[in-house]
Amino acid sequence: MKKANQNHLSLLNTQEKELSDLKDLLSTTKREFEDLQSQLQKDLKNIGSQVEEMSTAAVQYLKVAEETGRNIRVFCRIRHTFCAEARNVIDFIGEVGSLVISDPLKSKKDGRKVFLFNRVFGPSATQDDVFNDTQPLIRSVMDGYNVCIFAYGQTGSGKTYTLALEFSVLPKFNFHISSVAYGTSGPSGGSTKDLGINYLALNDLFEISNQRKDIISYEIKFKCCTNDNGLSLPDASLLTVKSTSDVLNLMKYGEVNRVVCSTAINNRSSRSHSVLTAHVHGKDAYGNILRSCLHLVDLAGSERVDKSEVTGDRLKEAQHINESLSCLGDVNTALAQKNSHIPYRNSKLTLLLQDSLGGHAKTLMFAHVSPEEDSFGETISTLKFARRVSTVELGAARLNKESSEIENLKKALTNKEARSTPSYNIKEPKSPFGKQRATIERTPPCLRRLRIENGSSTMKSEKAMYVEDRRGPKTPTQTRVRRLISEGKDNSQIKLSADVSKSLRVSTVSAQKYSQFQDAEQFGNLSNGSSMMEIYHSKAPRSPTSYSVQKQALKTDCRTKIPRLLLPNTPEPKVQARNDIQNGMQSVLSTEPRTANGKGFQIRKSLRTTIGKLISGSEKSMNLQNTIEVKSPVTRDINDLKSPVVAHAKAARRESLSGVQTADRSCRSSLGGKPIESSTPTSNNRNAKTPPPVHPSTRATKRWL
Ligand SMILES: Nc1ncnc2c1ncn2[C@@H]1O[C@H](COP(=O)(O)OP(=O)(O)OP(=O)(O)O)[C@@H](O)[C@H]1O
Repeated sequence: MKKANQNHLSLLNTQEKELSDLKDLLSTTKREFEDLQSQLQKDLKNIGSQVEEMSTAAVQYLKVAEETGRNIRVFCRIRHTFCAEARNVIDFIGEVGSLVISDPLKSKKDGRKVFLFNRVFGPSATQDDVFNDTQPLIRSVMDGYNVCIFAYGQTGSGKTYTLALEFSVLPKFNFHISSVAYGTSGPSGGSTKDLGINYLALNDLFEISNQRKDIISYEIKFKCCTNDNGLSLPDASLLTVKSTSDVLNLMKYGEVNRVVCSTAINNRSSRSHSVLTAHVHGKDAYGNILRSCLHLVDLAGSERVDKSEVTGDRLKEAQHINESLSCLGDVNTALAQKNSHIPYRNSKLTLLLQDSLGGHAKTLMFAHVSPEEDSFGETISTLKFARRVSTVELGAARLNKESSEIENLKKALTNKEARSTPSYNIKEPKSPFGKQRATIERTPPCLRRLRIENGSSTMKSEKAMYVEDRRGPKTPTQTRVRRLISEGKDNSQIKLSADVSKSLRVSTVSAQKYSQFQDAEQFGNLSNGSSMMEIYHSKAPRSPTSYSVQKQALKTDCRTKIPRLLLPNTPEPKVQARNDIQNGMQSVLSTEPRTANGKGFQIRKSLRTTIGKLISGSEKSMNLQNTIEVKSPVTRDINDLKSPVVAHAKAARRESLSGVQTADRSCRSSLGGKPIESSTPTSNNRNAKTPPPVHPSTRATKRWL
């Protein structure tokens, strides 16, 4: 019994010892754990300060780049998390533009990524904080720089909130994204502190405009989706505005075109890109001019299609959005790699932003990210996209300012251009009839043939025409001379025909050059065709009113092309022509596109003037007798052209020139229109040089233009 007790006691002692050993081990482990923990905290602190150090250096580099105007600036904005329980993947937001994000599926050590931008705004940043850093850019618009601000990020990340122009008070519309839409809305509900960059920027523009009004007078216009290179979208219009509230009123119409709909992520998601463009035009007392524009672009959400869980039309829409954003990515990659070819033309979006992404503009990108764990994939992709954008080197931002001296030089050059055009040599009044002849408008001879020739030649580009002009053997004139010779025409006819053709060609080439000046002078684009009109009219003595009306009317249609203008083939009554001018004025006021009739009239009129003068010159040089009745320029008006007396005289002159009897004087449009009075065409009148006269009884309805 005693022995058994002793054994039991020694076992207890052993266990007690083991227990105390375990206690020691536990306390050692605990100590070690505490040491490790404190070490880890120290390490984390070190990492934080290292990241901060790195980012300070990097941001300094970015600032230098920014000051030299080379890089696209990138601001990152992180919105607050919508779900309190959701894990936040943003680990660290540095003060100087750094951001640490961790992958929720990896360990802290492996899953961390650091990004550096020009600025990072955390969830607590206010709209004013964001605007304070953006304001210098807005101000430089008023100094003559082009500026583009665009917001990128997945749906619901806060793009529209940042750019908010106003609170959403408008109904929601659905649409299919096929083009860039006009308008930017803001957060629903909210207060003035929620108003974003667009609103604050516009306020700033108008404020600066008022502050500087004694020194420089500004005109601010808003345009829907077009740039100076001529990318125009349907229904785009340019309207002058005086205040932010004017813009807001405009937006109410624009908003109709912007569609929002509910997706799995954002219940008020913008399903289109939205572009708001302000055009600024300033002129000081010395005549110096500055022009600039501000693009404010709220891109549609960049999330993967499956993420928004949309179907049907919304799915197509999302695919379109992704396509244009992927084109934007391609452009940025090409720019960052300094490729020789930048694929701007792959989407309307990149075409629209071409000047801002690769030109001499100042560009700012807002990269928007959502902090929630389930948005990690989109967040990383947005941050990578933004990082690539931040490496794009822009050319140094360029000031769009023209001194009055440059303007004067341009005008002088334009005048010189006009003087050097050969068709004006015939204005020199060397014979007693010279002056009168130069001012008389005549029905152009051989116009039907001219029309055909010009129709074909102007189908080519003007550059091609210019090249052709320099290549002797291929000029249309010479081709035509050869054809006339082969048709057995006499020398006088051939020379006259060659003169007319040459004049038309030279005028077209001059117009091309002239239009380059026009491009620099105007917001809208002028086609070469309309420039040609201006060249013609600048040479002819005209009333200033009619000239400006025509000039303005022509500006309104940038699709005008020379071939189309030379082709109108039905005679138009005078009343209609007047209406055209009125329509032109109307269209200038209403900014509606011009109708073809008005342009046809202008072109015919200018052609008539020029070719009429050419005939006078040619006749003069050929010493030909003509029987035309010369009327006083004072009494002359457009009706003279329709006078049967004059028309008969013209026909007689034509016959004397061509030696062709025009027995059948049917009513054919001088520009090649079909006969309007039934008459059998003969082989003779097919070659007629001038249109036959109109019988007085038909004058009211059938006129030569
Ligand atoms: N910084 C912020 N502070 C307060 N609310 C915010 C902030 N950012 C976003 N929100 C809110 O988050 C919601 C989604 O934001 P918003 O509509 O701007 O996203 P979005 O990126 O424009 O989305 P989508 O591409 O679908 O149009 C809105 O209700 C908005 O008010």
